[in-house]
Amino acid sequence: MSKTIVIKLGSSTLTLGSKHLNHAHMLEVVRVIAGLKKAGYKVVLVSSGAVAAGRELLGDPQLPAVLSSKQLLASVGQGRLIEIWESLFAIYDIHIGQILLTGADLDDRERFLNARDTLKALLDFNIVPVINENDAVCIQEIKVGDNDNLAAISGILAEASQVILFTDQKGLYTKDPRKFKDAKLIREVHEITDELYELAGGAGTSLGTGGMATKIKAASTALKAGMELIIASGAKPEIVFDLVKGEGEATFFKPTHSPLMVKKLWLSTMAKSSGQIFIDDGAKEAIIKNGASLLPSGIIKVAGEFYRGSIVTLCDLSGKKLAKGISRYSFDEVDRIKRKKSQDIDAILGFDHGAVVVHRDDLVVLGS
Ligand SMILES: Nc1ncnc2c1ncn2[C@@H]1O[C@H](COP(=O)(O)OP(=O)(O)O)[C@@H](O)[C@H]1O
Ligand SMILES: N[C@@H](CCC(=O)OP(=O)(O)O)C(=O)O
Repeated sequence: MSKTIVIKLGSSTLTLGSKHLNHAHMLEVVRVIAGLKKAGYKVVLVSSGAVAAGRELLGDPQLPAVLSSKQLLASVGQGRLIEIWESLFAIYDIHIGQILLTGADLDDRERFLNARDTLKALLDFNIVPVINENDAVCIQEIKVGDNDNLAAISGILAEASQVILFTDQKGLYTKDPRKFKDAKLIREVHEITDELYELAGGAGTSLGTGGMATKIKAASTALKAGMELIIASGAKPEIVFDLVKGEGEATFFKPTHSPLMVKKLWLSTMAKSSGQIFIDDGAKEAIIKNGASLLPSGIIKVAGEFYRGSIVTLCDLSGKKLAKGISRYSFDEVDRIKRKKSQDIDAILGFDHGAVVVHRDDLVVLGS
C-alpha cells in the first residue's frame, strides 16, 4: 500500500520571510511533491498563506487588529492562493482539490467522517488535496486555530504515516534560535513533556501562528495516531526525499506506543464535550490504570446538559480532566443513578441502557 504524507507549509515558508507569496519557491515545493508522487507516495498539502495573499493583493492595508480584519484578508487571499497552487501543479499535470475546514467540521462525528471520505476520494483519484482553515467564517469558538494542528488532524483523516511541518527553522531548538545564538537543534523526540513546551517561544513573523508551541501540540496528536511528525526547514524542499527515509537535519518526533483507534483519536483531539461527570478516586484508578468502563457507583456529580450519545469529559473532584467518552445516559439520568449499583438502574429509571455510563470502547484517557 502506498504511504501517505502530509506536508504543511507555514506562511514563513510560503513567503520566505517577505510580505509576499514567493511563487518560485512554491513551484519548488510542487516539483518535490510531483517527485514524491512519482515515487509512489500520496501527498496531502496543508497550505497556510491566505492572510499573506490577501495582504499582498490589497497592497498591505492598515486594518484594525480585530478578528474580522484577518477574516477579510483570508477571504480575499484564499482564492488567490488556490489559483496559484492550481496553476503551479498544472505544470506537472497534477490536479488539486481544495478543502477548507473549521473546528466545527471536526468536532461533530458525522462531519468528521464526511471530511475523511472526501479526502480519501481525492487521494484515490490521485488528486492532491490542498487544505487550509476556513478562516473567513471562523470565529474563535470554532477554530482549529493553527495549521500545525490542522496538519496533524489531516494526517489522521488521510491515515498518513508522516506529517512534515515546513517552517523557517531546521526544527525545534533548545531555545528560540532567532533570539539565542547558542540554541541547539533537537534531533529526535519520543515523548512530549511539559519541559518540551517550555522550549517553545511564539511565532517568528507577524504572519505565522503559534510558533513552536502549536507544532509540539501537533506532534502530540500525531504520536497518538502512530504517525511520525517532522519539523524541518522549508528553505530547500528537496530535503523531503531525505526526511521520508528518516534522514536529514530536522526534528523527528517518533511514535513509540501503538496508535489509538480513529474513534478514540477523534474523541481525544477533536470531539466537543457537552458536559462533565465528576468521578471518585476508585473510578479514576479503574479507568486510568485498568482501562475500565465508568459505572454509576463511581460518579459523584454531573454538570452541563448532555444526552444519550453525547460526548462528556470525566473529571476528578478538583476539576482535572481525566478522560473523554460517549455517555449512554443523559445528564438527568446520570444524576439519578450516581453512586448507585448498576443492578438498580432499571428500578430507578424504569429502563436500562446497560450497566455502564461510559463504556471502555467509547472512552479515551486524556494524555494517553
Ligand atoms: N525552541 C524553538 N525552536 C525553533 N523555533 C522557535 C523556538 N521557539 C520559538 N521559535 C520560533 O518559531 C518560529 C516558527 O513558527 P511560525 O512563525 O509560527 O512559523 P510557520 O509560519 O512556519 O508556522 C521560528 O521562526 C522561531 O522564531
Ligand atoms: N490559515 C492561515 C494560517 C494559519 C497558520 O497556522 O499560519 P502558520 O503558522 O504560518 O502556518 C492562513 O492561511 O493565512
